[in-house]
Order: sequence, then structure tokens, then C-alpha cells
Amino acid sequence: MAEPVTVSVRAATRTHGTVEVLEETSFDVGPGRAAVVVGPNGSGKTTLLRLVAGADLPTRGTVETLGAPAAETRQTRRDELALLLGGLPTYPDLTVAEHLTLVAAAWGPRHVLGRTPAPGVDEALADAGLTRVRDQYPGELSSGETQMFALACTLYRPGALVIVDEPEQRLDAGWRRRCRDLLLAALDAGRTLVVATHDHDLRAALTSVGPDGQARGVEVALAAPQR
Ligand SMILES: Nc1ncnc2c1ncn2[C@@H]1O[C@H](COP(=O)(O)OP(=O)(O)OP(=O)(O)O)[C@@H](O)[C@H]1O
Repeated sequence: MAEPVTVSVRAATRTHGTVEVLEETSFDVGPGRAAVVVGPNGSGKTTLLRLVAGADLPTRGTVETLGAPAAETRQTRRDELALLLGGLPTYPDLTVAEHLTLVAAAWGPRHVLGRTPAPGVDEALADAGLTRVRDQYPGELSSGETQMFALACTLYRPGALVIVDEPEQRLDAGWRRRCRDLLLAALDAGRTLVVATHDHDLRAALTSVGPDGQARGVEVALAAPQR
């Protein structure tokens, strides 16, 4: 029997004007597995993630998520998507903790990170190393704190499909480790991940052998752009 598929990218390309910014790319990811998108600057990682998120359409080929074209899933299955593509839009007068409370209020007390009951706001902040800044406003955070805050808010959504672009950016070694642990926990809890990264340790973790003896994920390597 064929493996179930959460993300299916078939011969997808993206062209802007006359420039092909995403070369022909194909891969499948099953539920609870990862696709780790790697490649040099400008190779098309963000472009590919935007296609998988349904935020953009391929010029050629197809991109499906959760059994439908990705752009359709974006409209009809919003609750199943947790996206971090660029910065997190924030409310300047809500604290870090209040943002997570808002996420929980919007999406309901469902499984988060596969844990029942879902972790409370303070537990999620502790997991992300953000306890110290729980009562600060987004404008008061350092750039690394801002990045972990964005990741924590994204992972606090209950969606089955998590798409994150270079989550390691601006993080020091300790927070990179936490970032890795959070993404691994999401994966081992059964969520599907599509992650673009330049972090070798994150790539190794997300493609390592999981508790079921299978590789947790596949690598999708994009070639260097013509310069
Ligand atoms: N809207 C656009 N119009 C024209 N070119 C674009 C557009 N969006 C992206 N590009 C180009 O597409 C190429 C791939 O960009 P993309 O952001 O996907 O690369 P990346 O692999 O994520 O790079 P990095 O590692 O630097 O984040 C780049 O050369 C970029 O300039």
C-alpha cells in the first residue's frame, strides 16, 4: 500500500519574469515526517516554502498539502497550518505571554506538541526559554528573543503541518539547541514539518532515525543559483 502523504511537490518550478528562481523540485512527506530544505543563499528555499504554504503558486508542476492544492488548503484548512515565513506579526501593546494566550483562545485547547493536556502558556514559554521576558512587549525583545518568541507562537498553534523558514536565524548556540528540541518534539508528536535551514545540526536532527527506526525526514537540496 502507498504511504500516506501530507505534502506532495511534483516537478514544481517558480519563475519571476525570465528568471527561474526555483529549479524543478519534487518530494513527498508523510505525516509525522520532515522535509528539510537546504541550499545556498538565493537557491529558492523561501520560494519553495511559500509554495508549500499556498502563499504563492508554482509556475509549472503541482504542490499539494493535506490532499488538496496548497493554495486551497491555505483557505480551507487554516487550522491545520502553522507558518513562520518571515517575521511574526505582533500587537505592540500585548505582552509575550498574552500573545500565546491569544493563540490558545483563537485555536482552542487542542493538542499542542502532541501533549494532553496541551501545555499552558507558562510551560510553553519555559520550553522556549522565554520565561524571563513573559511580561515584556514585542518591541522590548532582543533579536534572538524575537525569533524564539515567533517560533514559540507558531508551534503553539495546533496545526498538523508546520512550515518554518530558517528558524535558527539570530539564535545563539543555546537557543539553537532549544529550537532543535522544539522542532524534534513537534515531529515526534506526529506533526509534519517543512523546514528551510542553514543549520547543519538541525538538518541532522530532523533527518535522524526516530523512535520507530525510520528516518525522521528527507533532505531536499536546492542547487546554487546562477550568478
Ligand atoms: N518576487 C520576486 N521577484 C523576483 N525575484 C524574486 C522574488 N522573490 C524571490 N526572488 C528571487 O528568487 C531567488 C530565490 O530567493 P529565495 O528567497 O527563495 O532564496 P533562499 O534560498 O530562501 O535564500 P536565503 O538562504 O538567502 O534566504 C533569489 O534570487 C531572489 O532574488
